[in-house]
Amino acid sequence: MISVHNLRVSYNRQVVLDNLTTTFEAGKVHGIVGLNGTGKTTLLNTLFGFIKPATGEILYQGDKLTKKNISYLETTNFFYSNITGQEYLRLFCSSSATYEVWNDLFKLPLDNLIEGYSTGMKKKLALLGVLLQDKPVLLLDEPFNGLDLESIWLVKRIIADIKPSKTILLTSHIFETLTSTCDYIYRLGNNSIAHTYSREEFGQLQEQLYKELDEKAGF
Ligand SMILES: Nc1ncnc2c1ncn2[C@@H]1O[C@H](COP(=O)(O)OP(=O)(O)OP(=O)(O)O)[C@@H](O)[C@H]1O
Repeated sequence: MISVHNLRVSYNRQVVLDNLTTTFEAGKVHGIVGLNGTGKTTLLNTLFGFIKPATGEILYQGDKLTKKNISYLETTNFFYSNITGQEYLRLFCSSSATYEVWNDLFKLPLDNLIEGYSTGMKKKLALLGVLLQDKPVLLLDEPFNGLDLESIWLVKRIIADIKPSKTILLTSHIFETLTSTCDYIYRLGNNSIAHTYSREEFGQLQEQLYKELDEKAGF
């Protein structure tokens, strides 16, 4: 379990997260939802350790959460363009047998240079790298972004398959991908987690979100 206590994160004078306290149970998938700029990526960056919070404590199974327990799929993936997919994956795993098993599903042209990959192919390659690290905590920032229908289905299946041995946090702007993969959805708002929704409450969350958007737009 990941426990977050009294987290406060700001950029210069802009407070993005404040007094954020929550827990993320192991063996579950936790979705973070919120409008643009509410702090989803900031939260993941802080959990990973890219950002040092002004206050707060982040524990994993009672000890400080550190990078060695986490693999992080960032929204934007960075690759050296002049290496092949295979060379990239070797950074995470020396045995080609292991990534070939995964790639039977992803079907990436691993012998080709990454610079020739499409956006969705790059996303899948980054995801393969994350899976190969085999860490207990996965932070997935918009893992479905740029994927085609078949790949979205595949990533959902993989998440469902690995989740018993992981603690998975993910963000997505596609509401259906959250409701179909997550056990809990955390709504970010007012610099903190405004509410946590369990599966039975996902319908209620969707209604609330659409109602608020209607009101905001004056419909
Ligand atoms: N490096 C940075 N320096 C200054 N401000 C930043 C930085 N990164 C993010 N912010 C600001 O912090 C706030 C939260 O940004 P963040 O990227 O965490 O939001 P988000 O919920 O992930 O957004 P999106 O849905 O657009 O991905 C925004 O107001 C953003 O402008």
